[in-house]
Amino acid sequence: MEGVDHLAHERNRSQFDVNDMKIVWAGSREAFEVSDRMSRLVANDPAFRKDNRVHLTRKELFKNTLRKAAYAWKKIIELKLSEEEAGRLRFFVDEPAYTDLHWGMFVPFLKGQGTEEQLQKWLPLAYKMQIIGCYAQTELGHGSNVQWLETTATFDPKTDEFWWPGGLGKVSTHAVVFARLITNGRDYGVHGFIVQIRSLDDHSVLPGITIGDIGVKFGNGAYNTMDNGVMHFDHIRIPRNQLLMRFSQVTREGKYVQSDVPRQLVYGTMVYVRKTIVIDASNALSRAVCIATRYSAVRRQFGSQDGVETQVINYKTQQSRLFPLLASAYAFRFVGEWLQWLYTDVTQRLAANDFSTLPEAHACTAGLKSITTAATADGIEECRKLCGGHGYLCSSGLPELFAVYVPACTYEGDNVVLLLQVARFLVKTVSQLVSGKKPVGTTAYMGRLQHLMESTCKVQKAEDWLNPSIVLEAFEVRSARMSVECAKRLSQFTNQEEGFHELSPSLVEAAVAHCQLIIVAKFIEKLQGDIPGNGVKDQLQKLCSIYALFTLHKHLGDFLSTSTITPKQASLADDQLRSLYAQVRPNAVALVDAFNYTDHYLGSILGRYDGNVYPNLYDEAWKDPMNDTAVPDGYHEYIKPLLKQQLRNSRL
Ligand SMILES: CCCCCCCC/C=C\C/C=C/C(=O)SCCNC(=O)CCNC(=O)[C@H](O)C(C)(C)COP(=O)(O)OP(=O)(O)OC[C@H]1O[C@@H](n2cnc3c(N)ncnc32)[C@H](O)[C@@H]1OP(=O)(O)O
Ligand SMILES: Cc1cc2nc3c(=O)[nH]c(=O)nc-3n(C[C@H](O)[C@H](O)[C@H](O)COP(=O)(O)OP(=O)(O)OC[C@H]3O[C@@H](n4cnc5c(N)ncnc54)[C@H](O)[C@@H]3O)c2cc1C
Repeated sequence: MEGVDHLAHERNRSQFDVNDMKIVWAGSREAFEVSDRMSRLVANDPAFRKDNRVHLTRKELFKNTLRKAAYAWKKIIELKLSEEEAGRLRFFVDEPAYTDLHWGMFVPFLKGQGTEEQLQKWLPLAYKMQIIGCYAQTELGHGSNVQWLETTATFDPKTDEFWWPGGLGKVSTHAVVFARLITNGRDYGVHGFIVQIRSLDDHSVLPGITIGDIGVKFGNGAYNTMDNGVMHFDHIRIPRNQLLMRFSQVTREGKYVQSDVPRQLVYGTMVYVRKTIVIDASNALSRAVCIATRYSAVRRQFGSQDGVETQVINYKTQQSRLFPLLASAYAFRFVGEWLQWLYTDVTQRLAANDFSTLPEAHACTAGLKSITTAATADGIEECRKLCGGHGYLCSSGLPELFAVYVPACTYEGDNVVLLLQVARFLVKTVSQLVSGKKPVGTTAYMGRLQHLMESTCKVQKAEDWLNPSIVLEAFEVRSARMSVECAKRLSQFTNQEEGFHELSPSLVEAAVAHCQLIIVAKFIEKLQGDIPGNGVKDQLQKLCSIYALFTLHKHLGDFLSTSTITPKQASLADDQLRSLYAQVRPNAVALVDAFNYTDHYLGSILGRYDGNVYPNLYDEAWKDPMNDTAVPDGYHEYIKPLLKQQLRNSRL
């Protein structure tokens, strides 16, 4: 029945104030207010409808995305929205589009790499969208290995194929292009250039440049709203001052001048985007978990008591699959908040030419991007499975969410390649201990190596696993021992690079252990701070324990093989986990209500706020164009002749 809250009984059971949790999830009351207002603005405007996307052809889909993006831009101007409001509005429009790259990469790259003079020229054009930019770094032959990009930019004192860049295929007028800078016959490696690629008069592609869309990508609708492109340069010429020269310059005479800064600063935008991708992981996972939790509370199957079947959310197997994902969504939210702080801090230090925390920032953004996107992609798929057959319908919102999200494991750095960067950082940290260098930041625990190598876990009963200090030490011991073991085996190789490649699978596992420790540590730190709201902190403590103990259970091999814990302690952890599931159970629906997602944004019949699933699932089916006629297209051509032939055969 419309208007009835079929989940009221679930909401009445919660043991905390969901409105207080909404503020904690949003980060602040102000952030909540902006998000709430923008989500409702989008949900209430039919121009932003998205339930028809799966029925559109690729070209219709793309044109529809251009319409929405233009409409959104008009709204932003008309309502004089702030940068924060505009960003949230585009987020709730929920459609990958060229604007993601314009605002998410092109503008940040200009801001990070341009000189004051270059910013004064290009930023006003970009802010007013008088130019539309993309980020052209990946080539057909190279994406991960940036240092081996082949496009060249040769300085001519007298007067190159990109693949994948989002927005490039049909929309962008300009591109940030990565190319090897060659001047006076010497190759100075990869640098960033701003290149106009289309006419601002008629959008025609400029001479010497070939541009196209790279074709249909994974999934219906999904990321096909984005014109990922291919571009080929054939000896085009750009002015010298379109080399972005904040960190390195080429003089009028062609002389290369490198400021005294790490060359990796040219990678700054990737670090920035990896940081935002961690926050976005919590957005995507929380969306899938919201759908699966609400539906698990609605769905009943088997186990009838008094003639009423059991809610599937009451099955321990459903809880053991769903609640760790709920806990992960909150865990990624809080580690994302911390990563935002780390990024801001590094940026401020860079402004003062302090590069001391640059390695930490690179390792943290790379590693956390890798493990949060992997867990989120797997988590969205698990949420689809948690919804049984209906989870496979596009009207569940889950197939498209998965298809849009899963490339996050690849873009902005392949996850394994990034974990190898973390491994390199850890091996370096361990090796520097010998020379007396004190590890700081997220590797500070390595400074207590002697203790961690000799420590024994103090757990004697299940409840001991609720002690944050015991949990934190277990994760520190596991990570330290894995890193030290790798470093020890690596030291047996005469050729370190050869050893690194040989041991890379174990090195990746050590990197994962370190990054999971960071997530656990930041969740615990969050809870040591002030957490306002009735019953909120208690719920978050439960979720923190679930994240930690589920992670421990999933990586039990690490904890046992490093003798961090005993099999008995592992069994006690499982007992505590099941008890925590029972404690979270009455709060599950309220914990996903706290994400404050509109039905429009969820785009899911299964995840409706009112839980009125079946009538709406049935009605949605009839909207499919397949049901426009009882007799399907093709009957007269292919089915009727076959039936008649069979009838004739049977009479012979
Ligand atoms: C609401 C927001 C939603 C999300 C945001 C929008 C998302 C939009 C969706 C899609 C857009 C996608 C865009 C893209 O994919 S853009 C292209 C992304 N490409 C990559 O990420 C390439 C990955 N490869 C690399 O980053 C590098 O090649 C590398 C790090 C793997 C290797 O770099 P290299 O120069 O070869 O360095 P070395 O390995 O030799 O290391 C040398 C040294 O440098 C340090 N280092 C490496 N990178 C960095 C860095 N970024 N910052 C600081 N330091 C770095 C490295 O640690 C070594 O240090 P050392 O050990 O002390 O020597
Ligand atoms: C949806 C989407 C949007 C994108 N948008 C953009 C964009 O806007 N701009 C842009 O420039 N690029 C973009 N990209 C490209 C993206 O950045 C690259 O695909 C990504 O960096 C991975 O690089 P690759 O494709 O070369 O993978 P590869 O590195 O070729 O990966 C292939 C396999 O090789 C493995 N591998 C590679 N190197 C190593 C190593 N050293 N050790 C061990 N294993 C290794 C990887 O782990 C992986 O399993 C986009 C990609 C996608 C999917």
